[in-house]
Amino acid sequence: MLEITGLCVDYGTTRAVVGLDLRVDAGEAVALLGPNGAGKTSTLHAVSGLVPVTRGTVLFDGADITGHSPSEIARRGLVHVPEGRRVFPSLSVDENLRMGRIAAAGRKGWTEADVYDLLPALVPLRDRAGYALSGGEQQMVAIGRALVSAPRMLLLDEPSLGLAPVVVQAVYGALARIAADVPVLVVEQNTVAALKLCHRGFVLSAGRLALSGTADELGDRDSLLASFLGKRDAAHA
Ligand SMILES: Nc1ncnc2c1ncn2[C@@H]1O[C@H](COP(=O)(O)OP(=O)(O)OP(=O)(O)O)[C@@H](O)[C@H]1O
Repeated sequence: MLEITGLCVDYGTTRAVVGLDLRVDAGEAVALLGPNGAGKTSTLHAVSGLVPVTRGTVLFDGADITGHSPSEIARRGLVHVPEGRRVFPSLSVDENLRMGRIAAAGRKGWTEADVYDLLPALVPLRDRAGYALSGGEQQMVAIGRALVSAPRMLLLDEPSLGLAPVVVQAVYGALARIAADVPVLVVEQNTVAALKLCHRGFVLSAGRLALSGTADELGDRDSLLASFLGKRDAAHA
């Protein structure tokens, strides 16, 4: 469904992603892991049109979307939940959720009521402004807004970032229910949470694929650690 081939992302002389091949099939949840600066966010940004692709191609449902604008890509149903959530601070929770309809482009997605069913913690907060939400509440709003935009696939950037363990559990509980309906590609530093959710994972190190495998294979701490430390001889496909 999402097929990334030979992806390279450069920022001036910095090579952030170097020749990455990665695919996410319908019905799959896939993790993109790796240490700080490995190129995970740059990969998501390149897929959703937020940074230019230096080389390589991105196909979504067979269509070449390489270099397309972020709004065009979102309208195709490839929906990005960015790191830091980007909840509109002056809009209420309810208004933030409704903003998702803009990207839905007429596709039928979750209604706001569906989101409140999935994330009941948001119900008492529906009139509260974005700026007055905790990090976990903002993450739930960002995920809820993405659902209202009728995603055909979700790209999630570090949904656990800065959250207490109990909140990470709540967010990942919701993601597990979402992943039953929508394929996801999730970037995470929290490998335990991500590998519990995902069927397969890819580990980046210094912009290159260091390791890939099933969640069970990546649960092997030694090879995961070796790939985080940049020992590329740990790689297997
Ligand atoms: N806008 C930018 N301009 C210049 N260099 C950048 C920019 N964004 C990222 N980089 C560099 O590209 C490399 C990859 O960064 P990226 O944010 O993709 O990594 P990451 O794996 O997501 O890291 P983290 O887990 O810390 O968010 C790093 O060396 C980073 O410093």
